[in-house]
Amino acid sequence: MPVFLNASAPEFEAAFTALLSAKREEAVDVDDTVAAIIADVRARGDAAVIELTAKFDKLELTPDRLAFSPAEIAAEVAKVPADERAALELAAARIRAYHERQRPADARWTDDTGAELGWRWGPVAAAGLYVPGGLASYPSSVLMNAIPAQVAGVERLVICAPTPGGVVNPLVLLAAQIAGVDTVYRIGGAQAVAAMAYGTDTIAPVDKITGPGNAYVAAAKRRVFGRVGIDMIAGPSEILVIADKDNDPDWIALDLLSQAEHDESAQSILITTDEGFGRAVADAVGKRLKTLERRAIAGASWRDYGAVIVVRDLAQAAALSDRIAPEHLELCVADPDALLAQIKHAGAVFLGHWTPEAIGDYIGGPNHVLPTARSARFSSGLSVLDFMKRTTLAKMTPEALRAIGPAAEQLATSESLQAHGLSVRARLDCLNR
Ligand SMILES: NC(=O)c1ccc[n+]([C@@H]2O[C@H](COP(=O)([O-])OP(=O)(O)OC[C@H]3O[C@@H](n4cnc5c(N)ncnc54)[C@H](O)[C@@H]3O)[C@@H](O)[C@H]2O)c1
Ligand SMILES: N[C@H](CO)Cc1c[nH]c[nH+]1
Ligand SMILES: [Zn+2]
Repeated sequence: MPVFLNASAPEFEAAFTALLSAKREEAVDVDDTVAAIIADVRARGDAAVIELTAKFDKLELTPDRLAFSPAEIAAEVAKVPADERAALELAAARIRAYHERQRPADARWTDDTGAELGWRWGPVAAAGLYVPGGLASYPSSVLMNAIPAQVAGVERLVICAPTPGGVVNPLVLLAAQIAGVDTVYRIGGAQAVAAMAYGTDTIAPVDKITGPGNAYVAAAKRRVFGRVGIDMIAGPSEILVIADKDNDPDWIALDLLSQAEHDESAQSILITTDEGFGRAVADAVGKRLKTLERRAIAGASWRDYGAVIVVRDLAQAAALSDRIAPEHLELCVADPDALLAQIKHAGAVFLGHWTPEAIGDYIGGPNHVLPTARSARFSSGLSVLDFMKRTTLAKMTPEALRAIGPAAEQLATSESLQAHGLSVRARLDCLNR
């Protein structure tokens, strides 16, 4: 059973704080392991990547087999049944249509001094897309990573996706083909992140690493940040469902389990205004766990990190939700838009009874690579902007320099940065001659 809390009880605050601070992916041993892996890959390159892949993924590779060959990709892709291909193509089209709307606009204007100002957007040159593959394989994450990168105009895209025991999901390679990425490395974990950040003899370094992964991947992305850009911390999955009593407990139970089945470190929480409904959902989860294929993973996640919280009203639910800042938030209430208006922090919101979170995982259109571990307080889901940079532009005319240059000179003096001031003064003097 997960924890069952009543938000009006005196002991609630302590229990809720403990729930929020549960160290699902920040254990010191994970970070220590990751630090050692990154150092090893930096020092020994391909040899380290190959040894670590043998150790963690039970797969023996050689430098020339780190990437799938075109012939291997063609052979795997040929195995995909037509209905699976059609579903993937529909998903790709919907994800592309959604992300095309995110293309940002350049801007340029002249202010009242005559100065031309603005900004220009441009893509990063090379991006490394992490596609998880330890406990499950994620063709959908190929599309969610690669399509926004392509819409942004990134020139070089590579994918890293582990294949434990050498077992390949052909749909991962088909998704890469549909998205137009032809370099797919069969490596994962911190070693893949390190290889993409620092480069090896075989793997050229990239400028930005995106994509979800387990605690080791998330810790590795944190550590390589600065050497490369990263999108966000997109670690073990989370769902928070806010539901009133007018829901089918089994639907809500399945929604909670849909994220619990990703990882033992995943977290599923129900907040409800009705205690009886909360107990019915907990019972339904128990029943479903008896038959779910991934019951070992989902059961451990629900037992260790799951929670049912009973609140007095939806306003209290919204306030608690903001403190959780969940990756996914389902609003299964009569007026979800009214409740949405009270929500400030969530990676992705799913409105109403007919929007199970799984729609967002696969086919809705919005990205499923989303901030976890409360980082939705300051991060957003993966988007076209994550693959772009904004360069600011400024162009002075003599008149503009005359108007604002003296203030720059003044500020340079205040900061005791003489050359700064002189660089402006030299031009002003020229204008005054
Ligand atoms: N937040 C998001 O947007 C999002 C999206 C999809 C999936 N996810 C999450 O991604 C994760 C996928 O995890 P996964 O495990 O299936 O695949 P993964 O590819 O993230 O991790 C597998 C790799 O972890 C490394 N690893 C495993 N145990 C290790 C150990 N003891 N020491 C060092 N390295 C180790 C191995 O190198 C292995 O290749 C899940 O937590 C899921 O919830 C998150
Ligand atoms: N729920 C995951 C994000 O936390 C994404 C996903 C992919 N496939 C299934 N689910
Ligand atoms: Zn999911």
